[in-house]
Amino acid sequence: MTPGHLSRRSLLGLLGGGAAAVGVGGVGGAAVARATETGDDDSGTVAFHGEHQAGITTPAQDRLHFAAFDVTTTSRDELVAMLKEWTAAAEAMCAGRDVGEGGTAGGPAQAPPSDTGEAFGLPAAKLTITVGFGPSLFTDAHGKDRFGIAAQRPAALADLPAFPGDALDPERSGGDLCVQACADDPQVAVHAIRNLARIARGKANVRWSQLGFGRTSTTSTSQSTPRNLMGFKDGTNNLKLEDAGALAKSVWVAPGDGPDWMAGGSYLVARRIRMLIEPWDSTPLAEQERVIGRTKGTGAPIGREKEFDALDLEATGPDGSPLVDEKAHVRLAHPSTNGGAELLRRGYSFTDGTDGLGRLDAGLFFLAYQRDPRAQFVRIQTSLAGRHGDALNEYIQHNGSGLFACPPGVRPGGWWGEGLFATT
Ligand SMILES: C=CC1=C(C)c2cc3[nH]c(cc4nc(cc5[nH]c(cc1n2)c(C)c5CCC(=O)O)C(CCC(=O)O)=C4C)c(C)c3C=C
Ligand SMILES: [Fe+2]
Repeated sequence: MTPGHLSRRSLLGLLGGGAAAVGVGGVGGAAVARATETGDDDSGTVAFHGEHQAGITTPAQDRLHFAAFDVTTTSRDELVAMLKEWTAAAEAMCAGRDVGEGGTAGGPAQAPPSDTGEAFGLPAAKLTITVGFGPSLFTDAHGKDRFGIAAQRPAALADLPAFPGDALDPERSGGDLCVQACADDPQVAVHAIRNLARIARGKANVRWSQLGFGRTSTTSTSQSTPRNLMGFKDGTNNLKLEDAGALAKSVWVAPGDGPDWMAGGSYLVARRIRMLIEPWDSTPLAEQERVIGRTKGTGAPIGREKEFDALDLEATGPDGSPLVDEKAHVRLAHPSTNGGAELLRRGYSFTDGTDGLGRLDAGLFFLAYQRDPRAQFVRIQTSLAGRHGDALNEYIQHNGSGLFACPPGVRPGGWWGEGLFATT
């Protein structure tokens, strides 16, 4: 095995064992696929290449660093070159290798290292890096075709409408590009975004970003359901990677759905949803359960015993009133209330300190993948939003938002956006 094929951790072992003489100039060289057929292996790597991008149905890792970028270059060639460089760097980082030829400490002493170094010695930690293109990459605010790709903008990538109750901060919304980095180690996720931002310098700037912890969803039946910051199990009735039929119906863009370059891709809706933690913490248990429509302890639907017992929205109590309240979150978000619409939720909790008035700035960074946001997120959020909608609205506030078209997976030797830019 050549040094270029070594992961950060095995290389550190070699160096520590007095093997520094192997030289590290080749670290971060050609990609080595170390994945099994499941896309996941016991060395902590998730396959970078594949039909779909990793980080969508991949069992949700523990940590998130999400960033939205504004593209500052007006040169299509520079943008394409950056996307190629991003792809090579991401491929290396997801395999647990340093970015670039010299990596952390193997390059010339006179130049900045090609990798920032804080993940040197750490395993890949199941890192996945998922990229998306925002509506504003295709056309600017005046409708101008920025990079000759306006005709390739999918109809499904229509700007999200304003929903009643939205309090969106423009500085936490939008973006020409997004990168979702997920890993089981926060330092690995942060390292990924930092190195991509570094590569982007002069071509794109981070517009806004969000750190997340404690995944608030399961995307596989192999995972147990976590709890969100309201203390409720979150992700029980989520789509799961084991249900290929449901993914084909509701997550993956099919050929013929829109422009060819999006086939096999998915649309991502990101919403920063602040929880009004202090009022919530003063709310009686029965009221909290009425608001969500599930019991807090087991996560079972109200009136049932176990978490995965079916949610029966017709069931009534002894007094004839519905067991699951008319305004309960799970009723209004349920497919039967929304023409069958479903989402693959993949969100994370966040806490960003306090707001200056002693209140926690904490909540749910909601991430959801879908085949068509117009028929899915917009449909469901229309049911939930506003004073007359979801009972949960008294305790939450949406203050950031983004919509991105995530292209299909990258083939070996390919790059993010190849289908979009190479065909136009
Ligand atoms: C527009 C989509 C959704 C937003 C926004 C949203 C915000 C949000 N949700 C919770 C907590 C829970 N959500 C649960 C279920 C659930 N939520 C959505 C959609 C949105 N949630 C769906 C489609 C579902 C599934 C409904 C069903 O089919 O039963 C649950 C119950 C457990 C579960 O099934 O996951 C909880 C708890 C919060 C706190 C929140 C905003 C901060
Ligand atoms: Fe929800």
